[in-house]
Amino acid sequence: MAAQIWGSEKRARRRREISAKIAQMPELHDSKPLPFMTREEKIMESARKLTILTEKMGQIIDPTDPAELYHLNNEVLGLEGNPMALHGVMFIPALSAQASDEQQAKWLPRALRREIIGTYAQTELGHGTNLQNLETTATYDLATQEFVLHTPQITALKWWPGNLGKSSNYAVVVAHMIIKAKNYGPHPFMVQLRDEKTHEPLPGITIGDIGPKMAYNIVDNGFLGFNKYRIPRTNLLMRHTKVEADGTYIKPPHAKINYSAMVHVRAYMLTGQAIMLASALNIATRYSSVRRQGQIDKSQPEVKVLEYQTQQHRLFPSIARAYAFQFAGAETVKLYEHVLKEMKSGNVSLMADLHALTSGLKSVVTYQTGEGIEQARMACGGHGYSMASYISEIYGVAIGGCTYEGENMVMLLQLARYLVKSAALVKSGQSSKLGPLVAYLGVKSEPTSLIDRIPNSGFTEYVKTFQHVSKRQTLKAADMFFGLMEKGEKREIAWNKCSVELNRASRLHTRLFIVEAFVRRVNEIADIRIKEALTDLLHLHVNYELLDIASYALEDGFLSASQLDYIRDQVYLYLGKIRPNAVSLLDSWEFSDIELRSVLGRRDGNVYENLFKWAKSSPLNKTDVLSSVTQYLKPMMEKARL
Ligand SMILES: CCCCC/C=C\C/C=C\C/C=C\CC/C=C/C(=O)SCCNC(=O)CCNC(=O)[C@H](O)C(C)(C)COP(=O)(O)OP(=O)(O)OC[C@H]1O[C@@H](n2cnc3c(N)ncnc32)[C@H](O)[C@@H]1OP(=O)(O)O
Ligand SMILES: Cc1cc2nc3c(=O)[nH]c(=O)nc-3n(C[C@H](O)[C@H](O)[C@H](O)COP(=O)(O)OP(=O)(O)OC[C@H]3O[C@@H](n4cnc5c(N)ncnc54)[C@H](O)[C@@H]3O)c2cc1C
Repeated sequence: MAAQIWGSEKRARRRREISAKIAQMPELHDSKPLPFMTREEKIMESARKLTILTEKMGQIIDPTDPAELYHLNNEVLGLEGNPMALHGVMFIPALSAQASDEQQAKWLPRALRREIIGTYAQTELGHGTNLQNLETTATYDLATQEFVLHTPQITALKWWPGNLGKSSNYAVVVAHMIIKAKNYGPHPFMVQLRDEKTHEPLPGITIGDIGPKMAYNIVDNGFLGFNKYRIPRTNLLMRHTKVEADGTYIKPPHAKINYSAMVHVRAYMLTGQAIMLASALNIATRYSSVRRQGQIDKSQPEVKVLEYQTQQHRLFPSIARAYAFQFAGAETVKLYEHVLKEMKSGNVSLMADLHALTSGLKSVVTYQTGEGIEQARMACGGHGYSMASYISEIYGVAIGGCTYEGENMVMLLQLARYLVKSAALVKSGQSSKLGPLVAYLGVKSEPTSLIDRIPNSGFTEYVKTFQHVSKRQTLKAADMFFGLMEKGEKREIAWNKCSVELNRASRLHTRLFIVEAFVRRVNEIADIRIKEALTDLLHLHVNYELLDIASYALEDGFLSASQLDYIRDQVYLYLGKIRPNAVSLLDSWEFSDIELRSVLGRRDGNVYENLFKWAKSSPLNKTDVLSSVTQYLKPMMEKARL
């Protein structure tokens, strides 16, 4: 199963080998539980481990393999981030995709050797979503052949970029490029922020940390202002766009090609989210098979809480989602790598499809991951609320994904633009022009679902039902939009008035893609036992998801009330079937105790003893009487007694 999850037997084996090596290297372990550290201590601890890793990485992993790097990162540095998180996630990808060969030769080897630390600085205090209204400017000075970066007002301060505040000395900065008074829109520039020897901010740069966040606090998300700060013309990233010495602008082959670093993260973060969801579920499911509370049959001893159907219903559909996200994420990464290769050689024809797909996926996957992790926390009762479970940190980090790389509603609306264009093709009889991801929009569907009528139909009838609801909602939302315009409404106003319906279409389309990716993967599996276990999970997935969106299929009679009862019964049937495999389905992800950082989720199940040990190690328990008591509470009580 681990081979299915991680892509191949070799990958699964390598992960095990890496975890085993790390287990033998105490210098790479947290020196004490992260929840007991202050933010400064955590940042220091992370930097300590990061530098050891830089020295010893070659002994542990193949540093050129991103999957091995990612695993090493999760084990040693953990999900709260590290001082170089953005360096790998966005700075290097931005340079790789957007810098010319010459620029790459100059900067990439230095970045890869970690001679310099970089980040991606785009969002500002006043604008994150609407890139056209970013306010930082890069004005070309023809006389000196330099760009002058400037922050005209407080809202133009860069705000949020990870590791910008304290760790990075370089950044890819996105600024509006102005040449001879003409604004060419946002473009990426390579900018040195700090002196390479002293790490002091360079003159003209104002920089710092934006303060503590809900989670992810090892990362120093930062602010950055420029006061007429000059950089050479050749620091504009020039793979696709060029500015010649005389100010001549050579436009890129696609208007949005400079957005590729965002698409990179949107594609890669899906499996990251799957991992976080599976981690939280691993903790909750293990704990649920240790925790005994109450009886189902009063004549019997107390049961493991995992025996309760409500507990299974809370956890198992999310286990199915974690697998579904991992499989859909793996497909998306493959597609992304393909499109990136094409883009580098000038073929930009697949960019719109990739953008639409990743926009929908990042929104649905992050939202459902958040839901699943929060349910996992509640499934652990009181102990889930303790930082000893570590679920709250996983939750905080995961839901950051609902916001970063494009706020979810906004990204769903990006997919909706693509769906509406596709609907227009269907309506004008040009269905043959639909891309493969939306081809179903042009296919006539049956009048009713045959879900409970064709035995052994595999998942075909389910897929057809998802296709039906997605198609119907897309055409309905598009009709609403076109109808408003026909009535004379301006395009943007009409769009806003339909946007809830449009986003519903985007979610349904994306959920269909996720179901299909899961079906595709299960169909490929040769090993009978693995196929059987995953088929059960897939049954739960399709039935649970369909129940969740049933209103769309009920309202036009595609599904009947009796079919809904059938689907519900299937959910209960598969909850029971999955129960014996539940812990194994999560243990198969092979998270080590070091990586999980959870007292509740320990592999050995020795929860209570370790919870007590953990509590005793709380800094508050270093003394029996706190100074807050001697200074304030004790005098208060004494005064009251007089
Ligand atoms: C290697 C391992 C990696 C592992 C990673 C795993 C896990 C990650 C873990 C942690 C992550 C750590 C840190 C997170 C770091 C976070 C970083 C950031 O958040 S960076 C900032 C991100 N910001 C955004 O995402 C901003 C969102 N806004 C936008 O994207 C755009 O403004 C928006 C909304 C798309 C609109 O753009 P705009 O230029 O104004 O568009 P127009 O209205 O002019 O045009 C829209 C048309 O453009 C098409 N479009 C838009 N984007 C793209 C694209 N990327 N590709 C192709 N086409 C695009 C769009 O479809 C419209 O086309 P039509 O007009 O409909 O034809
Ligand atoms: C943990 C974290 C890490 C980050 N890291 C980085 C980084 O490394 N580099 C970087 O540059 N940035 C980073 N960001 C910033 C992030 O990319 C932005 O916060 C994000 O893109 C959302 O933009 P915003 O904050 O402007 O939200 P807003 O756009 O202000 O969103 C507020 C509300 O307005 C709604 N809204 C906005 N526009 C529309 C619209 N057109 N239609 C409908 N609704 C709309 C949204 O749906 C939302 O409900 C990070 C953010 C976080 C939380």
